[in-house]
Amino acid sequence: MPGGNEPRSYYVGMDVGTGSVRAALVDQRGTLLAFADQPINQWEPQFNHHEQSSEDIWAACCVVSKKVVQGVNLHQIRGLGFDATCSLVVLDKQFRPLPVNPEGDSRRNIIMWLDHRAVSQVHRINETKHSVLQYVGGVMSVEMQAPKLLWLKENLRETCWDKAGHFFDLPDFLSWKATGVTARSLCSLVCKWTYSAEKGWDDSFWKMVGLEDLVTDNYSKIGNQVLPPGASLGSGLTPEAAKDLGLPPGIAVAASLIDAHAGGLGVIGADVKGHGLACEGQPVTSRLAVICGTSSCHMGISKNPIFVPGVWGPYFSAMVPGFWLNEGGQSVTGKLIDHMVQGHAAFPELQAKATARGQSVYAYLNSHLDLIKKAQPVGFLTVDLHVWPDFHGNRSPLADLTLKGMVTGLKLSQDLDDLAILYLATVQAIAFGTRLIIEAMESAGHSISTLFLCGGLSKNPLFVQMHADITGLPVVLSQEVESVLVGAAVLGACASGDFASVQDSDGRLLPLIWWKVQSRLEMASERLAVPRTSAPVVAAAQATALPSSPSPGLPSLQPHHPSFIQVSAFELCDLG
Ligand SMILES: Nc1ncnc2c1ncn2[C@@H]1O[C@H](COP(=O)(O)OP(=O)(O)O)[C@@H](O)[C@H]1O
Ligand SMILES: O=C(CO)[C@H](O)[C@H](O)COP(=O)(O)O
Repeated sequence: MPGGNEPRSYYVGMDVGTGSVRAALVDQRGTLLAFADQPINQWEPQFNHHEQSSEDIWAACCVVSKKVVQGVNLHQIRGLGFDATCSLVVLDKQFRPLPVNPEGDSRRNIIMWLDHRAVSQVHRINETKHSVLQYVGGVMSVEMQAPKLLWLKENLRETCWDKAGHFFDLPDFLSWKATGVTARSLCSLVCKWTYSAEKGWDDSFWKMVGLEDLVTDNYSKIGNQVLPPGASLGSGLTPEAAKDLGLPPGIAVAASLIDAHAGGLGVIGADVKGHGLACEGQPVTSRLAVICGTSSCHMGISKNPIFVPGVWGPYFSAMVPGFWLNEGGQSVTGKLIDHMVQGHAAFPELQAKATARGQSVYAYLNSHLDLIKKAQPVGFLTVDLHVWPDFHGNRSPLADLTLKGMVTGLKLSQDLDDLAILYLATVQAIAFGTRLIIEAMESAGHSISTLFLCGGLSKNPLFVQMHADITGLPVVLSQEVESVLVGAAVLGACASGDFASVQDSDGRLLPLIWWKVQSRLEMASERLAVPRTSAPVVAAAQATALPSSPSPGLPSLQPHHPSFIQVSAFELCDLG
């Protein structure tokens, strides 16, 4: 492992979320030196149809990559890793974008992960009760790839299905675009495509659901070469991709991870010694990583497979090698908060006041709640207003895409106080959803004592505090707020050969080894710098008592004493 006085090596991590592409430059000690982001386009041509463009996403990758390596000696860049949302990218036999819409707009060649067009297809797939469904929580989600493929075959046969040469999960599209290698990551195929790490593809599933043509082709269109995340691809970065990204040709490029899995890898093994947390000294299987962005993903690992009804998995080696993964999820969380806030009559007033104060609307709302709560705990502000958060169906644990959202307790007034309270009730409802997922995982055999949050929503202190209050579990945040990007950079570091794998021989995860030796944080440029805490912060435990259950079907809560802890740095952690 490099270190000490050796010349610096750099790795580039690239994270493609739903709303933007982010890149980071990380050195061999795990220090995040530069960060850049760039928004990406989304189209919603019909209700429940969500599309993107692979060319637009690649162009955004090129912008952020060039920004983070500005001023750096390119010869010291040794590896590149990608993570991304699991949207479906469609290319023709010459690798050109193919339209996934009846309008024939070939810019829009991605069916996004949150697209719910394939409802009839997923019902029929679930009616087969095929044994592969056991490994996705018992019920396949409309957000997975098989129903979307069937939709394309049944609805766009001539314009798309017959012409298609390659169906990629977005993380695998990116690694192909960078290297020309069509090998898929074990992570994406296992989690979204029914591939088994132990048994490979199951021909009988694809034949039973009406996609036998994929089998006849020996899976060449969806992947017949599968590599573990972090494995080096082909001859590395092609000259063409190198020119696009502003990186040196030939540097190592890794097999990718899904975004939630990169975040999970980045945070799950943190050493929290000294904070008196229940998980100190317990195996890593007592932790739940929650990656909260547009959606929230709840990643729990185990040594043996655990079958949790309505929770995806168990997936072998899909996040931490050698461990089984269960992935709970809420399809819209950040998107739901934005929807509720932006759709409210008082939003223009909120925006004007937040801008005048130089704050984000969330920071403004949080301080407004502090003002109006007076002496009572903030949670009591929603005694009469409750939200059911399944505006886009329920991913886990109810696994019911037909569910809808609900608000009860509305009044005729629509002022800023009402908006702030609705925002709070939405955040609480999302936290109750996390609690339901944890309860389902525990009923099936998981034992979870601590939450590790990352993603855009973890920058919102109210969201973090409500998760601690409502689950009754302590929440740990890493000092490095861009934990998902650290996970992506880990992949590049592994592919470069500088580190043998994402784990060392004792099973310790690379981010932990990095942070053990990290002594200080540096920034390449103030302009690109990500704000972070400069010192460890251990917030006082807040005994925020909550009103009774805000949503039908949820148990009522007793007051409890949760804690919210921010650790300063990661250290070595025994995964055993
Ligand atoms: N500084 C912030 N404070 C509060 N909430 C934030 C902040 N930044 C982002 N968010 C929330 O996080 C969500 C986006 O998270 P992000 O991880 O960027 O999403 P994605 O990976 O899906 O593109 C937004 O919908 C917003 O609600
Ligand atoms: O299904 C997924 C992970 O398994 C999606 O990639 C995820 O839910 C979307 O991620 P984000 O909210 O970060 O955009």
